[in-house]
Amino acid sequence: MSKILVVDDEPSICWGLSRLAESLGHQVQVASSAEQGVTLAAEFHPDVIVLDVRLPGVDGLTAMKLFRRLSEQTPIIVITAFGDLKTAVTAVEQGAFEYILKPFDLHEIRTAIERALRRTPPGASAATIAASSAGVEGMLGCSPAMQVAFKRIALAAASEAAVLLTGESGVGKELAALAMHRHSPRATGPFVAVNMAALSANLAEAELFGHVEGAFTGATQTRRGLLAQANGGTLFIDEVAEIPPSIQVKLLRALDQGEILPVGADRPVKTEFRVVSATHQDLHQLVDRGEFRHDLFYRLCTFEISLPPLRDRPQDVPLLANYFAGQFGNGRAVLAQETIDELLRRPWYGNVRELRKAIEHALVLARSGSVLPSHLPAPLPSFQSSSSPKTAEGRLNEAVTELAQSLLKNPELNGDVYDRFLQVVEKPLLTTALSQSGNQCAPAARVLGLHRTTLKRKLDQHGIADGGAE
Ligand SMILES: Nc1ncnc2c1ncn2[C@@H]1O[C@H](COP(=O)(O)OP(=O)(O)OP(=O)(O)O)[C@@H](O)[C@H]1O
Repeated sequence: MSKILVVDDEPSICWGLSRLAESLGHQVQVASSAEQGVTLAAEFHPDVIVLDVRLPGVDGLTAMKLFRRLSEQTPIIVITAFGDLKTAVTAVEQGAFEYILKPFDLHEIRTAIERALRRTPPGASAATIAASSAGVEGMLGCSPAMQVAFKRIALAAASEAAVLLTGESGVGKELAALAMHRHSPRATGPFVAVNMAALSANLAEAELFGHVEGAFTGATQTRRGLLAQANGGTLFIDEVAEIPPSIQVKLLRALDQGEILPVGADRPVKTEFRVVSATHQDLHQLVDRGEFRHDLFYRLCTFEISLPPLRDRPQDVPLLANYFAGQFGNGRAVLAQETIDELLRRPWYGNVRELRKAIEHALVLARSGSVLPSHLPAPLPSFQSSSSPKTAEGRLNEAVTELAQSLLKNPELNGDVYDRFLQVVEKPLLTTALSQSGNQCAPAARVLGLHRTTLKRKLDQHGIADGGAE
């Protein structure tokens, strides 16, 4: 029997967790504030602490330090309904064993408690990293999908894993890479960013690996490449799918061996960095088609973080719009409710970058006071031409029409077309939502707007396995 301390000011959570822990044969104590929890912990010596973040009086993240003073090793499972990037990063920095978003399902918390109890050696918890002086300002999001992304960013920051950030242009991939660097143990080292789409194949080699004087026409002096400049820090490779094949081989060698050969040099140079890359393309598909080396892909993608398009997280639109209005208007401009309504109607094909520019544009016109819909620029087109749709939505439209035509033509499906249609389109939706939510049912259900039990039933129907906790 183990001892579990639950610290939460919501009686229903305390009750549910107590029943769960007791059903697993553990002894439970509950506290409704951090102060009470610390007093109890001093006498009760819990094996695991389940700690809410938002508490009356001392908040949970501050209380982690007090619990740590009592016992360095006791795993702390942090639970929160208010997951932003700062909370996630702080929880990981303070050595939280697990970080779980409310509402959670009992399976998720049960798995976390069982894992925490199995953990014996010190250091098996999420890595404790030195607190970074840099802030986590600037990356905002209150949607469930962004809270999941923040958690993954915080976990990845504390590790040395090669991270692949995926998502459409303007969703914040570079911002996420920078946040990861600033909160990594390499924060005091350099953050070097390179956009592969901006480099021609000729330039790419010299830019990345450097060159010696006289290596080619115009190489009037020896120059360190970006990989050498990233030594001790983080290399961010944006538009990674654009790396030319000849450079892919050289990059793989550099990552594997920790050294590079500058153009024209006869001796390699040592460099050691953590690599974070980003793409808006489907890199898995490029690997399948043989257009991107699979060995390099595996080297670059130990951990994938997908940032959702802004149109799939409307909750973030008012938050971001007000933030940008504050930034560009120096606090003198206010977005009218009609403007927020208009922003919520737009598809934001250019994502947060487009929203930021739209607010900047509106503030130039409005100057100060109320920002009205008429101050906004026209929305960006979806880049979809009628002859060749390029967006996912455009391609989907075509595919759905084709599928509908074929189902409607099939006499055997008479009266069943709707169900069959849903069966076909539901599965990829559920699979994608689940994988983007770290294979966890609760956050996937939240993003989809389904009840957890409904989602579980649908997953069973489609034979899709959810992985429980991460
Ligand atoms: N969550 C966010 N909170 C605040 N600002 C954001 C957020 N996401 C993106 N931005 C802002 O939107 C702009 C675009 O972000 P960023 O360059 O990181 O996107 P990206 O996905 O790397 O785009 P691309 O693929 O085109 O390089 C930046 O000005 C960034 O600061």
